[in-house]
Amino acid sequence: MPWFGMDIGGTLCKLVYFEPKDLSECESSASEVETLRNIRRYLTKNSAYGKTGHRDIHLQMDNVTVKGVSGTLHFIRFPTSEMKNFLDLAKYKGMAKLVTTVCATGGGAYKFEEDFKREVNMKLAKFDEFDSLLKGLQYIDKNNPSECYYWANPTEPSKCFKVNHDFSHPYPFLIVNIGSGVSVLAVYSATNYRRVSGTSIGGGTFLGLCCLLTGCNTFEEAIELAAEGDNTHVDKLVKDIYGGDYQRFGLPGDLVASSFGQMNSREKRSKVSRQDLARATLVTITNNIGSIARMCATQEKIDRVVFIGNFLRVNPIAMKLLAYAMDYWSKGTMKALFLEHEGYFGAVGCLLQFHEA
Ligand SMILES: Nc1ncnc2c1ncn2[C@@H]1O[C@H](COP(=O)(O)OP(=O)(O)O)[C@@H](O)[C@H]1O
Ligand SMILES: CC(C)(COP(=O)(O)O)[C@@H](O)C(=O)NCCC(=O)O
Repeated sequence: MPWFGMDIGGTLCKLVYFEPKDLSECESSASEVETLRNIRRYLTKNSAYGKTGHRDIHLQMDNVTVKGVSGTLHFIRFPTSEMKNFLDLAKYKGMAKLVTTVCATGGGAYKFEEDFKREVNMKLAKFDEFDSLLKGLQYIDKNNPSECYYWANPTEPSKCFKVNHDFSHPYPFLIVNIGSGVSVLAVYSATNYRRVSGTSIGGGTFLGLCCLLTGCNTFEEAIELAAEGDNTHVDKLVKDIYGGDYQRFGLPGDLVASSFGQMNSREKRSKVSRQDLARATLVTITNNIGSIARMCATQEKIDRVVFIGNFLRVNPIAMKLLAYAMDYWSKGTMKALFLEHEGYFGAVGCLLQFHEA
């Protein structure tokens, strides 16, 4: 121990488990090895834990090395609101009997520190969430040749596809982390970065507004609704105002002029569907994040913008919108990049930092 890294965010807790090929290589006490074997069996034989825990098997990384030990990285997530149940389960699985430390980052590493100590006798080794994020990102990109990609032809659904991107010489780049809220970091080297901006209008806002407007209950449901909706029934477009393009300032008629701008009309409201409202919410939040990202990139004179965070999970609509918006509004000078392990970099990074210390 500890082979766990946790990123306890505002919405989701991301748990990364490093499974050494040979457990006995890393542990001294026989009883510890036995408990760890049981925990390993439970984690690696299942892909769902209770009603809300999931292992993202498609993201699993085999044959990686942490502190000279080779093994497999497993990626698990559950809602942060389920932390009490997680601690109960950890206690039930014998974690409280191990004198141990777990690496943790994210706001919850501070918020739940006392609960870990009291419930499972675990000490949290806390690491900053952005240091961890960058550390994890560099490690995962180095170990996964197909980690980084961009979307080619984002506006033409039939011609739109993912293209692998070589991110081995990344600096400088901008990170836009879309979690519950959004943080924007300008990264100049492996250790030199600044948090240049942020917005409270993020993934949590999308989910919260979608639940309010459509009565849906999960992120997956919100995304499914959005995929079937049409935001132009909800938003006011430039052509709804100008009758066509606003040519003088290069604003195309199909551009959203006013998000939700049609919803002041009782008649329009009566015709709009849940799907349309979900789509308009997704487009509103995504475009706003895209604008902030572009302004930050311009300010910092950076042309590569990497979008991460679980808002992008199962969310190709948002990724393609961001890809299109970055390209269109920067006249092709800025590129939107994406990473396969979206929301897991912080959890991996805190584990790595612990083993470096
Ligand atoms: N299964 C899910 N449950 C809740 N939110 C999800 C889920 N999958 C994706 N999301 C989206 O991801 C956001 C959280 O992203 P994440 O990067 O984990 O941030 P945080 O660290 O703040 O929890 C949510 O606000 C929501 O938009
Ligand atoms: C406070 C946070 C760093 C927490 O990270 P998260 O759990 O949202 O990933 C983030 O929500 C954030 O940067 N919010 C935006 C705050 C602002 O700049 O307005």
